[in-house]
Amino acid sequence: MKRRNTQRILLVDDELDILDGCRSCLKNSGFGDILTESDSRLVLPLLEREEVDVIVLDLHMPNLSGVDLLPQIVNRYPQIKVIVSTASNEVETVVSCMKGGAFDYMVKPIDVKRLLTSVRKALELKSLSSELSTLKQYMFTDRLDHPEAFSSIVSSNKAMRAVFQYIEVVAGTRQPVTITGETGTGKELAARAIHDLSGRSGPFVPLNVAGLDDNMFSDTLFGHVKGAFTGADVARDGLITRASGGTLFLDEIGDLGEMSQIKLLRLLQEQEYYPVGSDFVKKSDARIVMATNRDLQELIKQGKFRNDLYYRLCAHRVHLPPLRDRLDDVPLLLDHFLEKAAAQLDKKKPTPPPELAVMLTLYRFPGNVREMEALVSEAVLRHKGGVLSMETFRSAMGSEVQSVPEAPAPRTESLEQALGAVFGRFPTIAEVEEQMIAEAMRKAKGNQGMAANMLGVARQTLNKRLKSQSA
Ligand SMILES: Nc1ncnc2c1ncn2[C@@H]1O[C@H](COP(=O)(O)OP(=O)(O)OP(=O)(O)O)[C@@H](O)[C@H]1O
Repeated sequence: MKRRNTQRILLVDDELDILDGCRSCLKNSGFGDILTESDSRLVLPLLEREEVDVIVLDLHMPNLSGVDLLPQIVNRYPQIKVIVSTASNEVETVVSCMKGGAFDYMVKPIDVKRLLTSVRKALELKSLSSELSTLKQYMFTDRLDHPEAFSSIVSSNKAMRAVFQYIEVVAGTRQPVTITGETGTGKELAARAIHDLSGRSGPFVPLNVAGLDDNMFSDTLFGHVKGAFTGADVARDGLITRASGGTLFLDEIGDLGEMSQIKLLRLLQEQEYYPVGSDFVKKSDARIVMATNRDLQELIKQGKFRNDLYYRLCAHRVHLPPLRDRLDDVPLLLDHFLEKAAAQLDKKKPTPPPELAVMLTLYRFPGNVREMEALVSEAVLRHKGGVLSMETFRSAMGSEVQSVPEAPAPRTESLEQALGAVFGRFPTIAEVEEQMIAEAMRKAKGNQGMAANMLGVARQTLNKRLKSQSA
């Protein structure tokens, strides 16, 4: 059986006008993949051929009733969520269906809102349980099914690999995804990977909402009708229309104002929006991915972010660790950016000095990968030939690199105690020097150039001391 990227609904009813009505309602609300079957005897053969996530099953049908079909579906396909539809006076039948494994029930004539809510809930639950079982498999195998989707994200870090695995699991669902992480950690790259893996044929449409007031936000995202405001001479579609069948990426959502947050919540919950100046609600089938580098819980405490919106965003959350927490990526990224900058500047890829990678691991990188890319590209721009100069890196991070290993200065009265704790008594200058050299070499992972930098002595001086110590 073929695996699909979208979730599929099967409607089973012997009354064709009910099938058509329900299908139109669901289609208009953004559910794209719907099968219908009016002959209940063909349902089990259909389920052998096709993968289905939710079934809306009429209980009264000729030949094979829904009451008889339900246990067969539940036994053979326990992963499928079945919603039964029934006439109003059948409380006992409903109770026995629910006990027999039905997910929900609806009373005929079918209420559109009830149908949409129940199908939406069933699909959410179905996707959560599939995610859980896929995640369990990933936990034991450490595999990626589509490594090519992450080719633009250079990393060999374990935590990042877990992020990639999680993205593979959630990319195919309809639910929104929220990506958090400091600036420059690669959130937009992750959003693009989610889109590429989603199997959606529409485009990836990014929008940075920082600095947009509510009017700008609504107009850019939802568009406007003719005459909505002075200057609106013609109707204009918003980005949400452009993202139809694809992915809308909203960056910096922590900066959204109160009114815009309410509109975003409606879009996430109901897939509905109003173009500016219109009283007619529109539906969207765009998948929504959002990102922020701000601490949303802190914003909630300050009354700047809605609690209900936050909980809606939490369903699928991807967190990208800062570069300083994945230092094993530094040499890979250095090599990648040297190659990229050299190609962009039409230069030969420079050879970095061996101590550069170590020096980079001692820096905090507040701007994360973006900052590292900028530094490398600046260094390659200035590069004249031979070994890459460390100058660009030193001037950008020099003082901070040296401050990294510094411990807070002990208060004078405790200095003696601290020295006593390390040496067992008051040490000689030579003993302190030997200890400091050993500590600097440890922090610089054995790199003499870097250790000399920390100790504030020339490399040759350090080298001489090390030799005399070992002599
Ligand atoms: N792992 C990575 N491999 C290669 N390039 C990366 C990686 N992570 C980030 N970059 C590059 O760093 C830059 C910033 O990435 P991106 O825009 O995705 O970050 P961001 O987290 O969305 O930043 P912000 O919060 O400021 O919007 C881009 O040029 C991107 O290509």
